Amino acid sequence: MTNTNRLLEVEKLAVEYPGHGRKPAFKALEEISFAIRQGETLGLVGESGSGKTTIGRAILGLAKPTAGHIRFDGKDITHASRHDRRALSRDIQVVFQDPYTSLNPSMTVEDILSEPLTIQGTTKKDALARVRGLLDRVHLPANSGGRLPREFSGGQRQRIAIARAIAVKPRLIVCDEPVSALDLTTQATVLDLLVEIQEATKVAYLFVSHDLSVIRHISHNVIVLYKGHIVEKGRAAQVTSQPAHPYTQRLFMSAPVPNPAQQRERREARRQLVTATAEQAA
Ligand SMILES: Nc1ncnc2c1ncn2[C@@H]1O[C@H](COP(=O)(O)OP(=O)(O)OP(=O)(O)O)[C@@H](O)[C@H]1O
Repeated sequence: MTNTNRLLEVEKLAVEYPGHGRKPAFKALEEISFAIRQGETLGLVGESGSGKTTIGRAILGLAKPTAGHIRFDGKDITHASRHDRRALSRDIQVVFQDPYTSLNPSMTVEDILSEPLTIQGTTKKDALARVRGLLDRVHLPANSGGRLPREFSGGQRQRIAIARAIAVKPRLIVCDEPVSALDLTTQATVLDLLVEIQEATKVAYLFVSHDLSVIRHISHNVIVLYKGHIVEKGRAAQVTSQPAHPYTQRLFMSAPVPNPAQQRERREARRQLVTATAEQAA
């Protein structure tokens, strides 16, 4: 049954990357189920290789599901055609990790920001007329339009990428490690911008990160992935303060914290957990 409250529903999703030559096929995701509501952020956390990016790619139609369903606004988009995908890009957008490679270096900012609009059928003139508003929305100077990406810092480039993503007023943005290439201060300002945009537009985010402090800061709900499976999910405050699964506990305890006393406490708790796990296994 479709719950209309749910903007995105993922049900028992599996993705297998095909093998080639001697390389066998690889099951990157199995039995992945979750939902995101309008205006909500779902944080996706897990160590490198756990399958976070693959979930985002499947939703964007860039990785082919081998089982399960993906529904957007009640419509099954699991195997959407290229034509349907074009229409879907009005509703689902993406912000990638690396602001140095995700923007076309030879395009001016105004061309970058007007492109998603012209793809959706807006005239170039009307699209260009929207650029100033978008720059304002992401707090970039009004005269940025004629400049090239290389003239901007990493944080500013990520603001350009965010402006490009919100140009078509999407309802969901897949944010794949959008702040991990930025320094800590810049990370905070970009996260604040994403929250501000969400409050104003009710856009939903699927927010991929390996950084727990970032996930804690931005998410309403959290999913913890381990080797292609969900090992824990729940409200962000609950999962991040009282993780139930041993993997989540280990993951959270190995995350660096700025406070040395807390770091010592974590190290001791980690040591006790490792000892307890070894005793259980013995
Ligand atoms: N095109 C591909 N072909 C084969 N295997 C792939 C492909 N893309 C990803 N994988 C494998 O699938 C698994 C999940 O990859 P994915 O990029 O989704 O993980 P991740 O959690 O996002 O990792 P990271 O945090 O390092 O980006 C990894 O073991 C990866 O090596």
